[in-house]
Amino acid sequence: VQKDATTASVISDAAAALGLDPGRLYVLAEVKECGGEEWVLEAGDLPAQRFLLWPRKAQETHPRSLGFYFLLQERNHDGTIHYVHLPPVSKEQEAQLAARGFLPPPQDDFADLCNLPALNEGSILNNLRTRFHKKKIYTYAGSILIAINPFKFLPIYNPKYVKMYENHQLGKLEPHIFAIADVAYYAMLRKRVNQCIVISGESGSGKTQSTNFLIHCLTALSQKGYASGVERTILGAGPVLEVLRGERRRWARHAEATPPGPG
Ligand SMILES: Nc1ncnc2c1ncn2[C@@H]1O[C@H](COP(=O)(O)OP(=O)(O)OP(=O)(O)O)[C@@H](O)[C@H]1O
Repeated sequence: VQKDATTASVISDAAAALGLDPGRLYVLAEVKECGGEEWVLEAGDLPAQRFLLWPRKAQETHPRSLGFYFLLQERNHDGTIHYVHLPPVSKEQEAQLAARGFLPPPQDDFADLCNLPALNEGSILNNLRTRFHKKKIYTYAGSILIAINPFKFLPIYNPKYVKMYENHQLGKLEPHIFAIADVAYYAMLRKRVNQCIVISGESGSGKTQSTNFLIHCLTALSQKGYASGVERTILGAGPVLEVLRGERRRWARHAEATPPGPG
């Protein structure tokens, strides 16, 4: 591409070289960051001059994985993007394309269910199972945290983890119960409004344990855990709540078993 070649001439040269139908509308877009926005060039823009503004490394090697490339796109005649439906590729072709940087590397588990390529019961359960087998018991569904009871101790609750998740945007790090505690704690400080974390699950799923982890993290964040014994006091209320819950359950069972009397 010559220094003074306009976008229009680059498009027509590229279309001719690639044997594209000259009757169709093409645009040239500049991508400056991996996954970044595509900037559609005007017909009179000079692509070579834009290229000179890229970082030196991008000018020399411009691996697609780093971003910084031009994209020739076919458009519909009204200017909207023309989507081409490619034939499905085999697993092998997919791996080859990923190795060459044309496709993102295949991912076998997703930290957020919202990112699943296909969303259905099977794919959700599969994803949770795959993660569970990798000792990743937490998964997000947007801002909701799903926890699967590992029924064994995992070394992911020490103070290092409290620090790691402190004041972090949800979703930036691997899903964790401390991330939820942290979001609630900082939202409370920022908005000066009480926060509420709803924990739901069937019996034995780990609600009490999750509550304990939340309290542990919250007291550590407020740095009052040791000084005032807050954590001990709150956790000490747990058995009382358990007794009350047990009573309530017994009462509900009794109510179910007793046929309603007259009136
Ligand atoms: N994240 C976890 N890591 C290790 N063990 C866990 C975890 N979550 C739960 N457990 C274990 O699973 C068992 C049941 O958990 P827990 O008592 O919290 O369930 P629950 O949902 O409160 O049950 P219930 O509704 O019957 O009171 C406990 O022995 C607990 O130690």
